[in-house]
Amino acid sequence: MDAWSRCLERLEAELPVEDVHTWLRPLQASPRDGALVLYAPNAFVVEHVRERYFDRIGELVAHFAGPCTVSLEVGSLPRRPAAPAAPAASAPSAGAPQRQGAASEPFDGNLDSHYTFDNFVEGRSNQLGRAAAMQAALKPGDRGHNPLLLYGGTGLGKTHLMFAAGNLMRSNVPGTRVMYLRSDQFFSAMMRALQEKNMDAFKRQFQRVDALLIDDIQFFAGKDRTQEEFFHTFNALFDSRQQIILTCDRYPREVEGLEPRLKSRLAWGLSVAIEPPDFETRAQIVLSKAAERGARIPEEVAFLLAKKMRSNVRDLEGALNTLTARANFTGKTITTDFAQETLRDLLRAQQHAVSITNIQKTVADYYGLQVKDLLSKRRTRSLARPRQVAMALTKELTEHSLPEIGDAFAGRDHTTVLHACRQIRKLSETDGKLREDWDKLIRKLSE
Ligand SMILES: Nc1ncnc2c1ncn2[C@@H]1O[C@H](COP(=O)(O)OP(=O)(O)OP(=O)(O)O)[C@@H](O)[C@H]1O
Repeated sequence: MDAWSRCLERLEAELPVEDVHTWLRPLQASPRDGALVLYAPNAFVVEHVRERYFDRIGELVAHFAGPCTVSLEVGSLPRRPAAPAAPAASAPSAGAPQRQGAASEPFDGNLDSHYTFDNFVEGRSNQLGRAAAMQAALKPGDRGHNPLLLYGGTGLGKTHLMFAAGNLMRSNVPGTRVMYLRSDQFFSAMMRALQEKNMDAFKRQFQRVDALLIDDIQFFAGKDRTQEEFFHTFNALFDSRQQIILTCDRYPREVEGLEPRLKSRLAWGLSVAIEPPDFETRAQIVLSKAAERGARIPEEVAFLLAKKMRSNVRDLEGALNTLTARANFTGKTITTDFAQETLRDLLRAQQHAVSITNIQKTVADYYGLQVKDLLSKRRTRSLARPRQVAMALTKELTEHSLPEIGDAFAGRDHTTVLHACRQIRKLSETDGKLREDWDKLIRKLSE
């Protein structure tokens, strides 16, 4: 057991369990330049831990690890488990993420059992991805979805779905060997094997799996040797009908530095985009995550978070964590006022991120227009639709009222803005291209 785990164990014995759960368990420890760095999810936690527990942590770390500087900062380790036990893999370090499994059990330890289809909230943005992951889990190796590639922006649930598929495979057929690796872990295990001249054993471990899950393959870009090894691994698995599930932060053809032959292999199976969730899905995710944590969150608060935090579910979850931690700590009930107050800076930052001018410029660029075209009185269809999209986006992404939005669009009446919002909403139910434009623009504006 590493020094930080021992330290936590001791603190658990000394402090109320709630305190440890809320403030200390979320810290992630990693050695750096001879010091132990504790990463906290946000500044609020840093402040609280520093004030209350830091001295005691210092004493305990010194006790278990000998003299050592401990520092505390906002940040995080890679969220997922360390590389499985490649023959050349080393034992877990003190900095390994909490969810790490036993290094000697590559097929048991590296899949996070928490993430399932049951706790994945379905919405328009991820419906296809969810269905595809479910199919891959129910019929692994089937050519229609092998490989399955889930792609899309950060924090949108790709890894969650990947874990869910792996977990379902294992619960359906106990003993199924599912191996999950982040791409950088594949890379490091391969480098170690190369250094130790152990490539045969490196390759052999993949032959024994029923399904291989590789996360964030954009990381392979520009790494020729890794791509070559992955390419061979891929072919061997594919030929023997083992299921491959991959994620990427964009459509692989758009990733520069990925070899054409690999791109073409990836296109053999099924590729599905995961888009940012819409408002209703975001609100549902907040409620569902709160229920998982046993926290009582009124719907208005879920709506507030969903309205303000649009681009990334991980950030949404971070805001919820801050809120529940603060409520636990202060003993206060979570109300809209409490949420506004606690998350004031965060919400303001989100707010500032999008201005009307920014939206107008982004929409104009997207459709190859000038902002002055959007503001003009001309009503040709090629201008009217982008203009309506821009108005509807402004309503969705800012706090401005309909009259204010009308003013910003060259003094139009608020009923025109309302009509635009309704029109876009209605059309996006049936018009796939418009829906795609909308999702892309939301993503651009939320970056
Ligand atoms: N639809 C959803 N329902 C429930 N939880 C979700 C949903 N979408 C995302 N999440 C949660 O958001 C967090 C981030 O998701 P995940 O790590 O799967 O994102 P990702 O798309 O793999 O991001 P990255 O590309 O940065 O690795 C996880 O805690 C996940 O459970």
